[in-house]
Amino acid sequence: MSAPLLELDGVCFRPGGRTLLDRIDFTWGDGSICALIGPNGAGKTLTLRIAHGLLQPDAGRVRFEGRTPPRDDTAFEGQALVFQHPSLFRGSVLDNLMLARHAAGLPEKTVRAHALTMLERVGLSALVRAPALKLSGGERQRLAIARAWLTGPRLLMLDEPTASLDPAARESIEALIREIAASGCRVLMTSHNLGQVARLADEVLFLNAGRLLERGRTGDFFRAPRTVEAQGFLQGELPWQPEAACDC
Ligand SMILES: Nc1ncnc2c1ncn2[C@@H]1O[C@H](COP(=O)(O)OP(=O)(O)OP(=O)(O)O)[C@@H](O)[C@H]1O
Repeated sequence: MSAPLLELDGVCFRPGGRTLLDRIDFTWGDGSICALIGPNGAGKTLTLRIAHGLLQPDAGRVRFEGRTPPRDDTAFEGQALVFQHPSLFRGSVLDNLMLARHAAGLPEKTVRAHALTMLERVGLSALVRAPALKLSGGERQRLAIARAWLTGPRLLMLDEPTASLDPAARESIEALIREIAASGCRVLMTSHNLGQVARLADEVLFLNAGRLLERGRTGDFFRAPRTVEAQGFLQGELPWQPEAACDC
């Protein structure tokens, strides 16, 4: 039997004795898109960084496809992480994509062909030569996701991929996330947009004050959160209507 995609086993993070993540246990099941949600400061980004291998837990263990991180603070091969505010390089949209692929040591021509195909896929073909730093928020996010996807990850982690985007840009990122998942790459994402979580995720992880309090199918979680913390969290997001947003 093959190893689970991702396992967090008793993961704790306690810099300077302050407990920020407290015994996180999680084994990826059969979901395609998993959403990590919780209030500000709950530890969502930290969890992604630790799962990616960029930070070492103070206790516990992370495994990706059965492997521990290659060495201290080095990301797992086969994963990609897109930060909430991805940094792009000066240069064109195409330059930004090609840099990602060059790292894989492929010939220039192949890299270019892959990058152009990817730009087409994410709807940025018209902006191939545009300066990356002049892109709109939604375009920047699409480029950052494209750059990560181009590396061929089996797990793509997205930290707040649509924060501060307008509804049209948000919708185009959601469509892209669906396409990535449909291509077979699993997605672990954080989001404060609960409607988005209901639309996209198969599974929800609810983190509060560094503890993983709930885990469940998305529809079950929204219909009947078990902990008072999750109930309170959902009630704090009242403008969102679960029946309208969730068909899961
Ligand atoms: N490398 C680090 N070293 C020490 N403390 C950190 C580190 N990274 C984050 N923190 C602290 O850990 C806590 C959780 O941060 P994190 O960014 O994971 O929260 P979050 O759930 O992603 O919040 P938000 O929804 O606001 O983005 C915060 O108090 C933050 O200041």
